[in-house]
Amino acid sequence: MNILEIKNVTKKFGDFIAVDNMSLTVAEGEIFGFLGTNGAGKSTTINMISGLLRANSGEIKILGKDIHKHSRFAKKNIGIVPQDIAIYEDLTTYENVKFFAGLYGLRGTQLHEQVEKALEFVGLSDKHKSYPKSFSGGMKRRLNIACAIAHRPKLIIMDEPTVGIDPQSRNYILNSVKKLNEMGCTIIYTSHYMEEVEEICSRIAIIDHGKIIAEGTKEQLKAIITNTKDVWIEIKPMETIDLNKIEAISGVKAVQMEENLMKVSSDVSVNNLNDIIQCLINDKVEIRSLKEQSPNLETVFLTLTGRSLRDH
Ligand SMILES: Nc1ncnc2c1ncn2[C@@H]1O[C@H](COP(=O)(O)OP(=O)(O)OP(=O)(O)O)[C@@H](O)[C@H]1O
Repeated sequence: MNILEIKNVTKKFGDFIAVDNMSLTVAEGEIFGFLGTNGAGKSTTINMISGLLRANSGEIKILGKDIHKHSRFAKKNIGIVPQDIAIYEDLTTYENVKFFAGLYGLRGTQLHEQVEKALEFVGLSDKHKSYPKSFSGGMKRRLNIACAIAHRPKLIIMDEPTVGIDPQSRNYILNSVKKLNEMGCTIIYTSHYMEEVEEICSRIAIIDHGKIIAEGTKEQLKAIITNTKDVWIEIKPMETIDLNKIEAISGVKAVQMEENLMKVSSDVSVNNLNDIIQCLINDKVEIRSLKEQSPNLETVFLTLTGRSLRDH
C-alpha cells in the first residue's frame, strides 16, 4: 500500500512557484530519499504533507486518505523531524517528548511508556531530567527525533536531520533511521548530502526548482548516466583555467572547478583525454594528478541540473 501519494501539487508564494505540479508516491516500508539543493522545494513539500502549508492545487493522501479531509488521521500517522530544531529549552528532556506526544492524544501510562521508549531509542534515557539548553547540536537533534516518534507514527519525515552536527551524532541518526525502518516505519529522508541518501535510501527523488527531475533506486538513477565518465584533474594551486575552452572539447558534457581540482564529465564513447591535456598544456597549466571516477548520485545530479549539490 502507498503510505503517501502526492498528486499534481503546486505551491506558490506570490508569483514564485516553490513546488511545481509535483506527483510522487511512497510505498509502506521504504526509506525514501528527497535529494535537492537548498531552495529546491523540499521543506515546502514536507510542510504541505504535515498540513502546515496548504497547496494551491493538487492532492496529498496518507494511507489513501486526503490529509485535509482526514487531518487527525494524517497527523496521527506522520512524525516530522523539522529542519530547525523545535524543542523547548525551558522544559526537561522528558517534558519535551511528553508535550509533543501528548498533542497526539496519548495519556497516562501509555504516554509515559512511549515517551520512555522514544528517549531510550535516541539514547537520551539518562538525560531524562536535563534541560536541552546544555545539549550539543547532535543531542538536540536526537531529542527532536524522540519528539517526532513517541506517538509511533507510520511515516516519519526527516528534514535534513544531520546538518551542522558532529560525525558521531550523524552516524547515530543514520543508524536510527535504519532501525526505525526495520521496526516497520516508512521514512522520508531529506538531504543535500548525497552520500547519506546513497547509503540509506531504497528509492530517491531528485528535486530541482520545485520539480522531481528523476526518481528511482540509486542503480536506476546511476543508469541515467552510464554514458558519462568523469576525470578529475588536479592542477597547481592558484592557476587559472579557461573552462570555456575545456567545455568546447568534443565529448565534454560538463566542467566543474573545486579549488585546484577540475572535474570533466564526458561522453563515455568519446576519447578526449589527449585533447583535454593538450588544452591545459597549451595554456601552460601545470597538471599535478589525474584520476577517473565511477558515477555516483552527485554525478547524476550534475548531469541532470548542470549544477553541483555541493555548491549550495
Ligand atoms: N514562506 C515563504 N515565502 C516566500 N518564499 C518561500 C517561502 N518558503 C519558501 N520559499 C521559497 O521557496 C523555495 C523553496 O524553499 P524550500 O525551503 O522548500 O527549499 P528546500 O529544498 O527545503 O531548501 P532548504 O534546504 O534551504 O530548506 C525557496 O526559493 C524559498 O526561498
